[in-house]
Amino acid sequence: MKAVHFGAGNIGRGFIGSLLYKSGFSTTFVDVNQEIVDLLNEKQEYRVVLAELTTDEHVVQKVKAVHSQLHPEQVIEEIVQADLITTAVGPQILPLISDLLYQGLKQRAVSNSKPLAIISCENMIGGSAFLQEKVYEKLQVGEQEQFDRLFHFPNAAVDRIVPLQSNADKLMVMVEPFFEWIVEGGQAVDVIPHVEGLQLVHDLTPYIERKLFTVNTGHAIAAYLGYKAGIETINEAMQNEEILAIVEAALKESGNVLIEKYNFDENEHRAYIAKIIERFLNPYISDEVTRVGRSPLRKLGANDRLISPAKQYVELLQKEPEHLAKGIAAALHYNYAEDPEAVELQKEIQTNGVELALPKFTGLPKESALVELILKHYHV
Ligand SMILES: NC(=O)C1=CN([C@@H]2O[C@H](COP(=O)(O)OP(=O)(O)OC[C@H]3O[C@@H](n4cnc5c(N)ncnc54)[C@H](O)[C@@H]3O)[C@@H](O)[C@H]2O)C=CC1
Ligand SMILES: O=P(O)(O)OC[C@H]1O[C@](O)(CO)[C@@H](O)[C@@H]1O
Repeated sequence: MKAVHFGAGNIGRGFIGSLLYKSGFSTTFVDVNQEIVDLLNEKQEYRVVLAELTTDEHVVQKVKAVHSQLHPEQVIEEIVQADLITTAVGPQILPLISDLLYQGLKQRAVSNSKPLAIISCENMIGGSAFLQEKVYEKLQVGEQEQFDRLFHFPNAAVDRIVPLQSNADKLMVMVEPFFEWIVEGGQAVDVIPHVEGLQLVHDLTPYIERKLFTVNTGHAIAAYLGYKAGIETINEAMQNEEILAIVEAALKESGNVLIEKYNFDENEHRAYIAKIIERFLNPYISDEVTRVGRSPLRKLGANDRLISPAKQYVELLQKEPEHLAKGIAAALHYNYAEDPEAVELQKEIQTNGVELALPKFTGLPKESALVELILKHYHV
């Protein structure tokens, strides 16, 4: 079995590539990082180390890589022969890979009639559907029927904390032991090959919202409050009593939305939150607040981890999400100079004021109780 995976980064190598290897796949990574591409082709294997007391490790083999800008024709050839395509490049990169993916799928349709699943493993709702939309924008007259028949883009939720790596061995990835990869089977259920650890579900929505509005909401709030307090890592941030209390209370708020919306068992959800807090406190992981807080404009988006649960809290529970609002206010203060989105956010705030920047980036109505609440905490 052959897999093509776009993005040989932390999640690509440390999570998806590892499970693909365990499931018997040979994987071709597609990336634009020359050093990683060269190393993968030279070594044809890499180590994945678990961040825990025993630092258990395993070697991922049967891997190679292609630089997509230098050798697009090789990527197309790999797509023609693939049994599965996956991505972990970041939501903002999906439009950039869509043209090459389109070229590969178009070429594949000429000689290979085997249906194929393309699964985006990004932190976003509807990642594969978004990639499909970008690929479909390239379709020429008469191609859609064939693409609809042959290619499926099932949405997925992926959960594993893989921090930035600074290992002497540049291919090695240190990952937390926990992982979860959930894919919406739908019409693609028979097209998705067996992958160890990949869980198929009928409806992904509760799973992706549970993950995004718990792991990612809590993580982002810890990152922004930590950054504001001059703290460098998530682990240290979570040891700060005030930050821990806000993260826990914010997750109780987002949890109440999820329990109300999906009828989750309250005790089970509390246990899920507790497990996540424990993961944030993993002493064997040093995860920088600037990684977890990266791209604040994306994270302040209407459907993302901060605004969406806060909005739903107001709509569904008719109450004020006091602690989610504190997290959002901290995000508005995020001014890390090496993050282009943080620079843009601060520029907008300085130029037009936070009162206009907040509705602009979040889509929240300017005259709303939620905006007022966030601004109250912003100005504290
Ligand atoms: N790191 C983590 O703990 C988790 C990350 N994710 C998601 O996984 C995705 C990737 O995140 P990371 O692995 O952390 O980032 P990363 O930066 O380590 O990896 C991204 C990779 O994509 C490559 N890339 C960039 N442009 C490309 C292009 N045009 N074509 C092919 N490859 C390209 C980069 O060179 C890099 O190797 C993101 O959507 C993130 O939200 C999801 C769950 C956990
Ligand atoms: O990858 P993003 O969406 O920028 O956000 C970082 C988040 O993703 C993760 O890497 C994994 O879910 C978390 O560590 C963190 O909440």
